[in-house]
Amino acid sequence: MSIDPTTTTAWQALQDLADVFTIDLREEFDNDDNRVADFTARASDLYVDMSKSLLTREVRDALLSLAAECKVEEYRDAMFAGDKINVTEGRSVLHTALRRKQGDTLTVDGQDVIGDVHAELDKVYDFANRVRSGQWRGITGKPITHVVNIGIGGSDLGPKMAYEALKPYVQDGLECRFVSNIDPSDIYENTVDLDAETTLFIIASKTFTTLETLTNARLARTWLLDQLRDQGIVTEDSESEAIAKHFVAVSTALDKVAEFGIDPDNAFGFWDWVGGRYSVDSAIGTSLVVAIGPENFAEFLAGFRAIDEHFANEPAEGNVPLLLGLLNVWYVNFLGAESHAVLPYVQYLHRFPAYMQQLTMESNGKSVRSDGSYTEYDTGEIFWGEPGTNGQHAFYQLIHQGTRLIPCDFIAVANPAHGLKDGETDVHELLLANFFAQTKALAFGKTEEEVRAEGTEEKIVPARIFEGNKPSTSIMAPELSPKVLGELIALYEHITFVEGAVWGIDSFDQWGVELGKQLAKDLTPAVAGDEKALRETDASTRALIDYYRNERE
Ligand SMILES: O=P(O)(O)OC[C@H]1O[C@H](O)[C@H](O)[C@@H](O)[C@@H]1O
Repeated sequence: MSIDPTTTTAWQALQDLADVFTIDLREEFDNDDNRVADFTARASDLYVDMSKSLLTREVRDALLSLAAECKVEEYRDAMFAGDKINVTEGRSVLHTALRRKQGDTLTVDGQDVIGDVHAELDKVYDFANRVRSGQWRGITGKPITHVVNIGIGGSDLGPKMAYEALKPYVQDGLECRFVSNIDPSDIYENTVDLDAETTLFIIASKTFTTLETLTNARLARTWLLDQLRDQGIVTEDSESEAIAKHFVAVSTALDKVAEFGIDPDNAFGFWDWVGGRYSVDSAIGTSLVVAIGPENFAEFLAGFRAIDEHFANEPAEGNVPLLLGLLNVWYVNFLGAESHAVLPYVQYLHRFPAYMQQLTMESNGKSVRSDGSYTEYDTGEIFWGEPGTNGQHAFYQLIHQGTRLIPCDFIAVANPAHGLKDGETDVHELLLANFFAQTKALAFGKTEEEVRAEGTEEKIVPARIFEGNKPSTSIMAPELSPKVLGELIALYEHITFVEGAVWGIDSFDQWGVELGKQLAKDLTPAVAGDEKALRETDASTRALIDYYRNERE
């Protein structure tokens, strides 16, 4: 039975607090010298300032009581131990095992999970070293210069986001590309300028059944063989050799990989206890390992591990993922927030918000609890964002002066990857000044008196007032290293976990993606012109397909 959080004493206490809740962050800062220290915590390399949140100590205490009543810590321990907490799929949830140290032990269903993880990791490392050193060669004996990862969802967003984030660590002469969309323009644009002789495809799919990935994998195979045939390099007899040298796969379904024609020796596995959106640190990250090398990847894993250990062991009062997850619950269920902005002031993190969307929204976009009963409270806020300062010139207007409550996470690092100067000015400092200015403007605003005191024309005074008390959390780290990136990802994984645990939902299934997949399959014949299939569908869909068929040249 999942706990209905609304039946807890803490929920009622929070509701009572929310009913009369007001906060003036200016006053809080003026009257409370300890606010910053008290609402700031560290987790490994991450410095997390929650002082500009809509939090009082009373609310925080009530939130911690809510976590206790909802047994969040027990549930966390069950996850780490490998209990089958993904109840609708009957699976353990063990992405944390992917980053445990060699020599640790964890036995699940009689299997040494950590031993398996390291055996597979060694295979991936060995493969990556061979590609990086030029020992792995294409069919004509040339080393690989381009790696194309074909995958979608968790088999794309994580590796791509991390590759973009860690560009400064990518080996010279190697480039990774990522093809995900079934829109054929995606694979076209990503292969049009490539030389088949020096291109290696990684087909990444947990299930190895995903329509987009298998279609793109077949298109890639055709592209490769056509190019090599046209150049007289490959004949029918040497096709399988070409595939072996230019295709590897990552999957939990190694039998399906073999069916596709990829040599099982060139396949890397993982396990059904790793959810797709939690898989960047499994063999799904193979393209990243090739790009940044095993040593950097090991550092990336160390970052995850540091936050896992913090989440598992830090007492509740200083446990950052726990506090941030609970803070989100406060915003969603008691203050009515519907969305949450993630704003990295690090250009290399430009895909981080997109990655976060799958992590958070596929995990917590649920309206039934694990036992099948309906949630009669909101779950799963909408995560969105863009890097700063770009967003400032686009949507920040709504955050500052709109009618909605949008909690924001600002992320920045002290040391830039490229310390460029504009004359005497360190440009990274301009970036950081913007970060600090935004969180300050959101929290403290600008009063009517202040606007007037600037000599503002009376009729536009209201338009120039900033209410303030717009919440933000600031997350800083020394630099965007592989370790820090691992820490950031693990932080949000566990924030997501905490929210799901309070809401009593299964954050590890994703049944909501199935219906559309099934209908797409059913509609394919109608789109292709099958009259009977067309007649069987609804009037709107039929009209759309008619429009398509009439317009298509
Ligand atoms: O890795 P695959 O099995 O190809 O799945 C790719 C993605 O598609 C599914 O529809 C799920 O929504 C995602 O969680 C998953 O990451």
